Amino acid sequence: MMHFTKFESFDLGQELIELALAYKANPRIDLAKGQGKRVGCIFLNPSLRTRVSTQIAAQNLGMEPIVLNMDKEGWALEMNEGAIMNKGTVEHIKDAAGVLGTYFDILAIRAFPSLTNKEEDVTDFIFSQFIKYSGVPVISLESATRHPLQSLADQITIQENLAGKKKPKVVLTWGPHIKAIPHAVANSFAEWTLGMGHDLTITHPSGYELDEEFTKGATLEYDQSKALEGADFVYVKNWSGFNDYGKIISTDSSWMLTEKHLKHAPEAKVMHCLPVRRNLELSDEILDSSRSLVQKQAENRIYAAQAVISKILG
Ligand SMILES: NCCC[C@H](NC(=O)CCC(=O)O)C(=O)O
Ligand SMILES: NC(=O)OP(=O)(O)O
Repeated sequence: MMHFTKFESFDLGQELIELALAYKANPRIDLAKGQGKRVGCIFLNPSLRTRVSTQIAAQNLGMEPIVLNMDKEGWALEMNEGAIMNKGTVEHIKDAAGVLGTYFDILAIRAFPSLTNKEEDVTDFIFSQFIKYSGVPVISLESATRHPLQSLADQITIQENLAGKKKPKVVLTWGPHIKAIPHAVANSFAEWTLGMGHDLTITHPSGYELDEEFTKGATLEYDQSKALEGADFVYVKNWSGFNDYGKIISTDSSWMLTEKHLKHAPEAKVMHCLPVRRNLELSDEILDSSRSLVQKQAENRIYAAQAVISKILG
């Protein structure tokens, strides 16, 4: 495995889940593996979990992580080939990524979408510039299209909470928000859940259809209460329009999950990647109940990152 940017196969998914669970049971068992190596964690956007869990994961493998908050501490990057840089940008991505490639054994990058330029976002333009010019293995810390470390942590969490079920019913439900939010978490969750062979139902108000590249094989059910019937896992997430790109199409507060929504899903465990806006996206009632897996998902981010870094180290 050279880069870690997306779901690749059931076998690799299962291998990473098992490795992550082994690290969770014994976090420092491979302390010698990364000795003398450095991982650079480059953030073009804010983060709590990804920033800290990736550093802990690297340290558990004996590596030295260095974080650069490029959005606040780096030079303004130029992305366009052949640009005459006589405006706001100070350094070209090809120079910056090239330098970072000489400093680090592995680069980990967070680059959110603009939500205004669909073509650039769907091709992961900024993220792929780092891959192109750094010349070292790159881990996605959330790109415009995907958040694979989150999804791996989510699959670990599902596996740990299967309670004997062979084919759990997993539901991805849209939740309201006040801002235009990226598709990456929803895309990746669908991609990994389907890839790992689970039954996935997606529910959202009309107009919020996701890119079919990620949802092919899922059941689309516009009636949220029908979708939630008999669910074992309910993943709550907001996203903005994909067809009407980056737009807020609905803010319908009746979509916010409460106990009432789960009256026909007594066993359902509820998931969210965090950060979550309480009582907008998801109710206190659910988040503070025993249904909630959100803290477990966040904890598993460490072992997801550790498994991925370890696999890249070889
Ligand atoms: N890394 C996990 C989620 C990141 C991002 N959330 C946000 O932008 C929340 C912003 C806010 O609530 O103002 C998202 O949903 O894709
Ligand atoms: N879930 C997640 O990626 O959180 P952060 O944005 O805080 O890293």
